[in-house]
Amino acid sequence: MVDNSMNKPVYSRFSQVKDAIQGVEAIDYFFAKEMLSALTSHTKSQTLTEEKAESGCDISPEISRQRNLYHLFLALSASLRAGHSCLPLSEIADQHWGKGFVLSNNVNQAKNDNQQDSEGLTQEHTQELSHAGFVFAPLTQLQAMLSELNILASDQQLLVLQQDKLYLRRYFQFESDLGQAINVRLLQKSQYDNDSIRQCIGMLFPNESAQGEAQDADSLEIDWQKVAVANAINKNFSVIAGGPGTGKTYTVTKLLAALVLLEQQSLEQKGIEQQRQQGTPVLNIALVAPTGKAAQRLSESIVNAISGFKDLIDDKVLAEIPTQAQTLHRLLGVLPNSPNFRHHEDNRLSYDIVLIDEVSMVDLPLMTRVFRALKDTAKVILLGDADQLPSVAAGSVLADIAPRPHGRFSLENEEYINLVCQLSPDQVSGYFSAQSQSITSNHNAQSNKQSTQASFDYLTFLVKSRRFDGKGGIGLIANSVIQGDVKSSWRLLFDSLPQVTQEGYIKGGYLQEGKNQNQQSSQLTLAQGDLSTWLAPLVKQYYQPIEHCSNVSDAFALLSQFRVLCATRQGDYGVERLNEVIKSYLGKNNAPYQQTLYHGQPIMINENDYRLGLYNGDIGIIWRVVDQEGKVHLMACFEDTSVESKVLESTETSQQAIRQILPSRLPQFESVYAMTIHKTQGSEFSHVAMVISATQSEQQSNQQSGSKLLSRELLYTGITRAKKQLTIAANQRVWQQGVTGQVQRHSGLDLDFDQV
Ligand SMILES: Nc1ncnc2c1ncn2[C@@H]1O[C@H](COP(=O)(O)OP(=O)(O)OP(=O)(O)O)[C@@H](O)[C@H]1O
Repeated sequence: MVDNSMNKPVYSRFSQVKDAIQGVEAIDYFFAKEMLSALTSHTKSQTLTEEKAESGCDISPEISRQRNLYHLFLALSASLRAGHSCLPLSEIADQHWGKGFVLSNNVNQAKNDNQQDSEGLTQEHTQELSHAGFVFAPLTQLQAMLSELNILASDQQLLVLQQDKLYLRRYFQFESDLGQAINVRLLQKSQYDNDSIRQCIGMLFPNESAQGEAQDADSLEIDWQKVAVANAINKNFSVIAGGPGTGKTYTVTKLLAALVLLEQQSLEQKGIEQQRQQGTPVLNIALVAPTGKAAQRLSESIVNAISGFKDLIDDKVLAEIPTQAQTLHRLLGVLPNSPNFRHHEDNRLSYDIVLIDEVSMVDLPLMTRVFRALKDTAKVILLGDADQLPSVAAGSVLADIAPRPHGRFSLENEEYINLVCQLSPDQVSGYFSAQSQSITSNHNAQSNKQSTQASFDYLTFLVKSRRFDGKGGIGLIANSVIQGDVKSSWRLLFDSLPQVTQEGYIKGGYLQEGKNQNQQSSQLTLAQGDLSTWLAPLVKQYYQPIEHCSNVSDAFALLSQFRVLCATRQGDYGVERLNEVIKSYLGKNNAPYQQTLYHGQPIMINENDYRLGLYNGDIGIIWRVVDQEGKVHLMACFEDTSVESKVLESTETSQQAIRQILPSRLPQFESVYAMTIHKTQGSEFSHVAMVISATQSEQQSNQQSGSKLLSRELLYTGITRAKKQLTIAANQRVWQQGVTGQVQRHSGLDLDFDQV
């Protein structure tokens, strides 16, 4: 119960808040308490004494004000935890915050429920604290209360109110620094002339219809890979966005080749090419990704792309493209036991070009730190899939800068693209006009005000997947999920049941080849019924052979074939239980809930250990190793591409170096037969089994608590981790809940879209 004492504006114990308001954590409670006392202690309370409490309740205006402020701070803290960078006051003004919904949940459905809830209560027009929660004051009053605090007055203050968005100063600073660093680059002009660029593009895309995207009817014959290269060459900031396998890495490798070639030509023209020391690259290029796994995949894709361009591009150019990607943390230089990095605004990196892959995973603070550490002239190229889940920590940088639908190019940029890509004058403009017409006529389209009004010259979307041809089940279901199409996505899934009885349950046979009638269901399988029916055969096929591999590199190769992905950690279908279930199928759960290690056990690190160079999300395998004295030890083995790592094993099947670490030295870890969808971002597997089921009681309790964990972005991210086979365990109700949910993150990243 809430403290109803009239002279106490806030709760006196965390348990009281928890009882009254949904989704609040202890950290929010303490944050709000501290903020209130820090910010109101030196504010004149008399200013509000004339004000009437709108509720007509017998509480003083000052107490009402403090309660509003207290709940604002509570909501701000909850918002940051949910990944928003700020709290828009319009989202909470006049709203009831109570037990029935989670105010700052970042899944959009919550807002609708929230509005419904609020209607009844705002009619009562009470600002009183009650056992049902709290009703915030109207927007103008909230703004007035915050202005009273003079929070904008000093750089020392912890809060910032920007328009109607309330920020912690730290996050405001991150957002404005990032916006400024991007805007500086948007204004920088290309140093290469259009003629040289046109020749270069002609060389890289010699046969449009055979090489590019010309066959794609949806893109009106435009080769968007070619446009992406042309578009990024003359800008110091660019984003190439696209779904899985749309050729982002393939395209960016051509882009890097183009930049190297143009730079070589430019040096030759200036007569200084000969003076260049042998081995010194013309451009200092960094390839970066947010996780070790993503960096490894980027390196592999670049190597593949380069080897495919041998006949097209001069060796002298290809030799200058780096093939070794690093993590963002390594780029910035981790300082042991410090939250800061070695490189920052006062100790900048010397790179001329920085390419960052998998940008959807990069949070606002880290992205800002990268820009702060770069020289102002460094060219930044971002790659990613804006439909995926946003970063775990605050911000939604990629979704903010690459919103769908694509806004159009400025006329100046269109002319430039037409010229250097040798397109007819109406090709690009025709495409954008057709797109905007289909957006206006499609009421379901997620209309983004910003994207329909501004020019997005720095942004190119790749639209055609090279991995999924659009007819295969994985590609189809990924598309229908991200479009929020419950009916067709469920039909695709339901049609993939191998054998169905009248009750809708399978009769088994998940892994039998040739059971399915068409191509889409041969990629896709709906798993319903008992776990042992469908999961046990998959465990037998993929996980059981791991411990029998002749070396740990082969074991890693096998482990990367398959993964069970869950929406949650807890619950009957959460990571923790499924890991135990899988161990029991493997006969390894003799001592459940104990950290008993065994040969062939896959593990995932759950916290960063900078000293050991192990990071949250790193995957290892416990492996039996014989030492020089012939003694057998269990060691934790990790794949590592870094030069500093100690190479302990290298086989012909994999060039990967393997690091061995004593299990007793490991930071917190757990088994990783099953992992959350969040943690798989940046990784891919041949076969994915995605479990988004929930028991009936879990569904009920989720509904009661207003938990909206499932979203189309979560499902899409899980689906697109699968390269060849996708098994989905779901029932219709949970599926519907997921496909209709949409992640929403509040932020205020401000780019000068029309300044290019
Ligand atoms: N224009 C093209 N012509 C021929 N092959 C292509 C073309 N574009 C891409 N590919 C091939 O398609 C595959 C996927 O390309 P790529 O790895 O660049 O996609 P991506 O968007 O980076 O994928 P991911 O989602 O894994 O990051 C690669 O094998 C690549 O060689």
